[in-house]
Amino acid sequence: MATNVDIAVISFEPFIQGNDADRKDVAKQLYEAFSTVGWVYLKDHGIPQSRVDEIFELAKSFFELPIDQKLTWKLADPEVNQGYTADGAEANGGIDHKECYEHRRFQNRSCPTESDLPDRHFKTTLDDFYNQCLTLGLQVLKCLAMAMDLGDNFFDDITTKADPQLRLLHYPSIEKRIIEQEGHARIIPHTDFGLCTLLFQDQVGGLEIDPFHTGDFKPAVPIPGTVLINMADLMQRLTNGRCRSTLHRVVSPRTSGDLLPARYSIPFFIHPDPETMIQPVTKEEGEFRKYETVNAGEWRVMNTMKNYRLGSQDGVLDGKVGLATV
Ligand SMILES: O=C(O)CCC(=O)C(=O)O
Ligand SMILES: [Fe+2]
Repeated sequence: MATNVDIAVISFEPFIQGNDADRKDVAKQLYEAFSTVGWVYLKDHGIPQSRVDEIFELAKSFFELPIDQKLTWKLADPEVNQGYTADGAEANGGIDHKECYEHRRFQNRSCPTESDLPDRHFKTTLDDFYNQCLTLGLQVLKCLAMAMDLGDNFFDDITTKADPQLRLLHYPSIEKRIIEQEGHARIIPHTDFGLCTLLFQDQVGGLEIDPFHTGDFKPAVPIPGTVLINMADLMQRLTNGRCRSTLHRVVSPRTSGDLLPARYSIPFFIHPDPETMIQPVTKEEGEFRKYETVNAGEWRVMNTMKNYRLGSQDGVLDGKVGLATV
């Protein structure tokens, strides 16, 4: 049986509560993880588990709505990238078995109202959770900036107007033989393409990571009370390859029977202000820049569009190409 991928479990409390030496120590641990496997499990991160559980319940009630109703909030514009995407409508050169809902800070035109999900307060609850994720994400970026001597406010300065993406993900219960067909998965191998991602997962399992891109995917098992954080493509470019954006996928949990239970996860994808130019930061005399400078806004739209193409029949988004997702 495959062993689990070796991802450090790091307490964030000394960064939030501690003194300078404590903060530096957390920064060092984070950088060590981000520059090797590219992922950490963060614990004591300040978002209570009860709140995370509440958001999973909210996601469940949303996905239980009839498909026709969910389609009224259909994601229709990759530039905005907000709303509902049905099972089969998105993957990247393979076939994913998932449905999702994207929530943004500034643009939420395709969002359920109070009467759609009575008592859930969908928008206000998600807005609130979004802000908690944004605060945590920016603290993690501050910690990384400290480790890399970029100046403590480096990431604050490029995220003042940032509009990250909170995604509710549902992988419906499915027969194992379907997702184990060639080219199928719950989500096929990809890297994320923003700066970094916070990922909350339920207890079902199936997330796997290929840390050194050798094809050897290993489980990243759920650890209650933690949030996974991974580096994404823009961060790899910005740090001239020092921080690593690594391949991951969601497949059958290694211990599953013939019928996989439904799985839920909640990623939060952090992207910088759209006008930011991402130029690799070099640290050594004569260091060669491994990546071209890119505009963050164009990068995001270009990569989002790779996930979709405009369907010919009804003008909706469907289909996909490429490797990276969000
Ligand atoms: O569901 C998961 O655990 C991973 C989701 C993911 O990788 C993504 O949405 O980019
Ligand atoms: Fe991902």
